[in-house]
Amino acid sequence: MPTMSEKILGKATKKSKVEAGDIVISDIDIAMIHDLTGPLSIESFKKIGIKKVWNSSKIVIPFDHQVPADSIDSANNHIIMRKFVKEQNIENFYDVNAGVCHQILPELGHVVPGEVIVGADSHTCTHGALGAFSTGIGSTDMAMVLAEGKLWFKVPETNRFNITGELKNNVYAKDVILNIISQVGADGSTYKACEFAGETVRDMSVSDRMVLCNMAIEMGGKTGLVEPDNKTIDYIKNRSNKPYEVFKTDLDSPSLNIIDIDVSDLEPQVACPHNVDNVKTVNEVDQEIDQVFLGSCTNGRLSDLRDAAKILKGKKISNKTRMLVIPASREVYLNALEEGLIKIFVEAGALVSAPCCGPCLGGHTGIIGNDEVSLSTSNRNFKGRQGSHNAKVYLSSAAVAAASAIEGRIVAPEVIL
Ligand SMILES: CC(C)[C@H](C(=O)O)[C@@H](O)C(=O)O
Ligand code: SF4
Repeated sequence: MPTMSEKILGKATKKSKVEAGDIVISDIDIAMIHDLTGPLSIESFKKIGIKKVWNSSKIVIPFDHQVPADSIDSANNHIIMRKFVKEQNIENFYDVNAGVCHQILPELGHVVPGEVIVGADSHTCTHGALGAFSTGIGSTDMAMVLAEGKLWFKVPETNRFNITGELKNNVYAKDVILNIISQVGADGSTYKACEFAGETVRDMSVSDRMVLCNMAIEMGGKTGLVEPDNKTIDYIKNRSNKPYEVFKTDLDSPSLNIIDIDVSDLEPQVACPHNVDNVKTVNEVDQEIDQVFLGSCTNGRLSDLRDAAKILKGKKISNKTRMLVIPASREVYLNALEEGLIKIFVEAGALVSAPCCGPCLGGHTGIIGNDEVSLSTSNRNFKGRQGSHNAKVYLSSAAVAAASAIEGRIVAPEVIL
């Protein structure tokens, strides 16, 4: 009768049965800290007084939020982290040239089904797209994980979104998740495991499933999850040689709440300022834009770059707008180069930057100023998120972002294609 989360946490706690609401102490398979949260975790780890981390091969450290360093403070943070990597012989360290943590962890084979993964970053829920129980934790909790390889959890109940219907042309996983969040609200899945299931999800690529799971936290979710299938196994096949275990949810579980979502009539969506659940169809929005950002751990993957390039090919970005393209990882960047996508972006007038979080959280490249309006393929649009508190951030799919860059205002992809 258990859900996927109950089964995974049962295995990780070596208990025959765990149920939603139980407090358990779980073994951790992978712990991730990055350049922004890592220094705090390291400081707390040192205060505990333990000399060595619990397992130097299960800790993954990517630099992504402020890369290359954009200030003396971030350069100093990088120094703290590199020193820690050396002292502790951390095997999986990715310096400034690798990409966004939530893209490179699965891409480089650190994520397999059935694992318990924690990251000092709220979008760690992304990795549930491969059938892992994966969640964001605070830097001080992470210090205990670095020391002991264990963490306590309250086993969550599950909201299972049963998604059916064929998506129309130019409608993507991003539109699906924005629509779901608008239906349940930004707190509509608080502390729930958010499972994405149904025929629409079955037909989605692993990248698309990552988009859904990435934004589980934007409705308060403890984690996002998709049951592994052949696509999942294909994805990990050439990336990881770790053993894995596939867990699925028993539909008679008492801690399961099934929410049916029909997406056959869904139109391209846009989340409007200043909340992710303030969602309208693109056609309801009449808004000029100063900056378009194509990138982030939500929509900076190869499929997103392809969708945008299809629209931008042979076209020019409006002179009222600037566009930043930031591939989510080096692998995405290389593939985009080989496929000629980068050339299309540069010819259209976009700026292409090296893989990093970019303007997603307003801390690095491409910050927006007073009263400016950004259209972004990332996952958050609260006040000040991409720079000035007086700016506005809209969120959309890569296709809407590309079409809007050409028009200088928010439009549906049909306007261009
Ligand atoms: C910097 C980090 C703590 C943060 C997070 O946890 O999500 C960031 O990645 C974000 O997207 O806001
Ligand atoms: S891309 Fe944005 S949401 Fe993703 S980890 Fe970086 S800052 Fe956070």
